Amino acid sequence: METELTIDSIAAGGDGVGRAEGMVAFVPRTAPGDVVRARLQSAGRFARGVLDAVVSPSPVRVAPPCPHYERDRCGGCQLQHLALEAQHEAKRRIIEDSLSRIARREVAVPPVVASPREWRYRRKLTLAMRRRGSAWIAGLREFDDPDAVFALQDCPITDERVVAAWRAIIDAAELLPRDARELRGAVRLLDDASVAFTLEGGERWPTAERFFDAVPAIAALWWQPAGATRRRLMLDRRSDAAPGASFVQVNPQVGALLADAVVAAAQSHAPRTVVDAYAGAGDVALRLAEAGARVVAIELDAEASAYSASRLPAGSRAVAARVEDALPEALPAELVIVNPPRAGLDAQVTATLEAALQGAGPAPRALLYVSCNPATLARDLARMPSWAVRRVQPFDMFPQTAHVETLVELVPASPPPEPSA
Ligand SMILES: C[S@@+](CC[C@H](N)C(=O)[O-])C[C@H]1O[C@@H](n2cnc3c(N)ncnc32)[C@H](O)[C@@H]1O
Repeated sequence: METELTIDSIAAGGDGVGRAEGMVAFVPRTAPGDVVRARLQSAGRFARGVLDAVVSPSPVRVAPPCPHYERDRCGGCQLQHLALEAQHEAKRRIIEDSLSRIARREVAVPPVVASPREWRYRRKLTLAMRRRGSAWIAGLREFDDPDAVFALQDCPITDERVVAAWRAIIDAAELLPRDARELRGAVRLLDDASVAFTLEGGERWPTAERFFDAVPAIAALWWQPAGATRRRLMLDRRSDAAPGASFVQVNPQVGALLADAVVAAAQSHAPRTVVDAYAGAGDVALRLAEAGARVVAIELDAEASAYSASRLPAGSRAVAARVEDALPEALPAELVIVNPPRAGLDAQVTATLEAALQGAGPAPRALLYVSCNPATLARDLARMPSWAVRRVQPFDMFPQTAHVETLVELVPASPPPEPSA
């Protein structure tokens, strides 16, 4: 059904939200304040909409600078059509709404910490690769058809050196595994001149060495063959052992601001013992250990955990394991940090953190939760009623997209809540 509606807000995921025909309608690529004509497909009280026309544009609507955004319906960004201040406000409200609706916590969320760079901030870009005849294309998926991949010419939120490395990779594509029609690749900036490239897919790659030689910007090449469980380091021109294929914050400037905020919040509790769960390569763990705390850094990725272990001073340790399994043994600690992937905390982890305030042993003084997904953050806080929110600080780690990073400082609720009947 085609209808006219006014967009009121932005939902998690980036769709504009309005009301029409008694339904809450979600329409991608719309801005709060837009009056639009959209085709709605109803699903009970909700509807998905396809934007047909902007009847009257919102004052916060801007022309998206990236040609792929409209022409190719690129699914990489969701908010390029919003002025940056409106993106910030949308993200702040997404967090506030998630905390209120899902976690039942009424918290006044402050403005997001802005990214020093609005464009060219990404130091890592993962693309789908498809064979087209004898050539390869590398690109992103369309937002309304995730099976469709278009050939990326440029990505203006990504560092130019990463984009240049991708062009060189496509130029050398005849040296990719011949037995694959689809691959996935991730280019990650290591320093001014070099990148790490991780390729997923293919079963045989006899030309890997020739490919490595053909793209001098690649300093480290990793390959995860189809169906293989482990990454295999193929070739490395570096002497440094820093993991090239493990997790890295995509926006280094905001990553540094966030790490400073986590360390400052941790130190405000003067902890002598810390558990850093989902620790990655251990940068925060190392800073707290160097400041005198005894830190247990738990991380599943073997390379990242080994790197963490190689840097932590005596008295601190890295545990290469799932947080679900290792957290009970790592406690008690005076401070716990959790920084999980988008899926949030496993129910076993929230149960352990909740029980840490109920048990006979010494309880942590604070819990710092770093989240890249407000919905799973709110779900996890709902599972931990004994922890009270003291402070929330969002960071605009991913300008032009609907993603947002949030630091939440929690302290034991006092008095403890009544057990529910
Ligand atoms: C969002 S990253 C945070 C990394 C690090 N704290 C940082 O700021 O750079 C999440 C990390 O959790 C790790 N991870 C994912 N699932 C895990 C699990 N179940 N147990 C332990 N680590 C896990 C990933 O390998 C990744 O390094």
